[in-house]
Amino acid sequence: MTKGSINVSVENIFPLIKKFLYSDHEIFLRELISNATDATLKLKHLTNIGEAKVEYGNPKIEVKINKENNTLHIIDQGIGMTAEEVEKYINQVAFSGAEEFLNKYQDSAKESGIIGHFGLGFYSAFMVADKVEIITKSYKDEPAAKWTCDGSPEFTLEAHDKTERGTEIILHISEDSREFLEEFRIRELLNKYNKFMPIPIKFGTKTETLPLPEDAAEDAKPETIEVDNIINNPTPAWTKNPTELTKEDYLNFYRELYPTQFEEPLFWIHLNVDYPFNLTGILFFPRLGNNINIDKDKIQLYQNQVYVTDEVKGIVPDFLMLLRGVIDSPDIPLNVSRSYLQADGAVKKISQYITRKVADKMNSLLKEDREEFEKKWNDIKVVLEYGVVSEEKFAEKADKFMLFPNVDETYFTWEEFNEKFKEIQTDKDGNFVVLYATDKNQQDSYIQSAKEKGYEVLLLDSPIAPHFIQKLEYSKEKVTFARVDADHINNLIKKDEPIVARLSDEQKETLKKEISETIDSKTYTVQLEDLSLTDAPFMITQPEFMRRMKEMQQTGGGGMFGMGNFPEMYNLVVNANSDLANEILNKPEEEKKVLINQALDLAKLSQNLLTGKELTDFIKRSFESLK
Ligand SMILES: Nc1ncnc2c1ncn2[C@@H]1O[C@H](COP(=O)(O)OP(=O)(O)OP(=O)(O)O)[C@@H](O)[C@H]1O
Repeated sequence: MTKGSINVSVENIFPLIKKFLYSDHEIFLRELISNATDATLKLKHLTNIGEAKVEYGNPKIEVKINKENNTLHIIDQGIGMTAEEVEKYINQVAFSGAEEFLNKYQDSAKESGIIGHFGLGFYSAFMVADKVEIITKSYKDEPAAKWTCDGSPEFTLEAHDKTERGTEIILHISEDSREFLEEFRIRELLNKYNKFMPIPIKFGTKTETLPLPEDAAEDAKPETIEVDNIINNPTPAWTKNPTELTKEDYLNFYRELYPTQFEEPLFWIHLNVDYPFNLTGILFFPRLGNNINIDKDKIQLYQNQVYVTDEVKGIVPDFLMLLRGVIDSPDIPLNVSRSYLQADGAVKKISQYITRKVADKMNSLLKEDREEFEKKWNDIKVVLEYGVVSEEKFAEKADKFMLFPNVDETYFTWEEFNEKFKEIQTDKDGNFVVLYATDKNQQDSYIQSAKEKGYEVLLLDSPIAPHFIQKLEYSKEKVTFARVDADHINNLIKKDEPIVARLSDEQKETLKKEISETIDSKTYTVQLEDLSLTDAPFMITQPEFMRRMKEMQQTGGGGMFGMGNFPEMYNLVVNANSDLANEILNKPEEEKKVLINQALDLAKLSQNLLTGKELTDFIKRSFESLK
């Protein structure tokens, strides 16, 4: 038996590991299973290249609880260690055997999927155990060894009679970590971290019913057998070649990943790149609707099929955070701070690659099946608009596939829309004015006036539409956007047309003064216009600029500072050519007021602004007038 003291630096490292290294104690199991996986994959590699002359077989990893002894066992059938190797790899903490293996077999081992890097994984066992034993037998023809350590830097190393190849790690679970002796807790951890690891993991057994033979008697009972309960799927969809996968395979994988999601994803993107970084994965576009829950069922990050985290900020561009799925890359540094992560070259490239793939996918969806793409538009537009607003690279590509639906559900690309409406909707100063609505019921009367002129009205109703519009105006020359109710349509797209005025300037001045004095002039600014006889006499509009800035402020940033809290301000457009205007001028004082108030209420009604007591009074008054 050898007794000794683990490398001096350990004395300082141990308490660190216990308390600070991993705030999440539960990750010890992930670390030990990763080691067991590495050991198995190493053996596979060595048998493949002919260096290990042993049968690889169908190795698995077993996790076992022994409640009587308070122990948790992790058993593999991998490469194993000789006593000398235990000395070297286990006793010299922070000297990573994985690193050494990769260096030695640099070229051939790159593809083998080996996980360890940091040389501390094994010691995380001491976060939950008072004492740890390693019983290990190398694939080489050498005796087995047993290493024992009680958490102090002292260890013992002795011979052992284990005959099968592989390693068993025995954790004597400490008093305050007894939860890790509960079956449900271990199952939960295996499910979280190891669900897609590449080597089958056994946790207990389960009963399977055998099918009855064809000639079985009617009352025959089917036989049952006990089989290994394998908790993982060692070949998840993202590790396969996209050409091997059907639509059903992707949907099944989605359900496997998010068992509580019942709605099918809209479409998916299979990621697969090996230069200049390694990354595989599948991203799913969920049907978002209005139910945006960013914290549930997020994108999961894996490294060689080991779950790492679902905090992917910085790796996945912001606008894609609402997507679901998996990315698996060994090239993302994990033990670093978020700001460092964002500055990392490989991570930046990964983020750009994902952005590009999403843009390419949109392009091909539009080209290959426009009808389907249009059907899905409502569910994906928020993500894509956010992409245009936040990622310049995405915005550049997005011009080709962004769709602009009109209020009657006809979809245009930007190019198509230009071709059809640029000429008619260009005002006298050469600006192409794009008219849009955000609510086609509420803004119906304005939409109709625009349509009467032969103009098209788009429906841009997503919560970030104001930001999206702002961005488009900024990046396109001589294009402005105006919501249909931002002003009278004649003012929204000003043309060089002769104006006929029925009232003299003096009469207009009087009318304006009388109306302003009757109404709440803090909220409504009176604006007299010489419109056509068929136009409404009173109309409420809300200037585009103010409204948009306010909305941008309310939906997170942008806009102008402080505008979010501004009170609502409207214009009251009065058609000076209308009969009503004439009548107001000519009625006696008291009747004037009644007319003005009634007309204002009607205008408010058409903008959905008449509510509560005002609405009740209006209805009462209207009934009275019918008597
Ligand atoms: N089950 C095992 N079978 C064979 N060798 C093992 C086993 N567990 C650990 N080792 C050896 O001990 C070394 C140290 O393990 P440790 O988990 O501390 O570091 P690592 O796996 O190299 O890196 P990481 O910190 O990323 O896990 C491993 O590199 C490996 O050589």
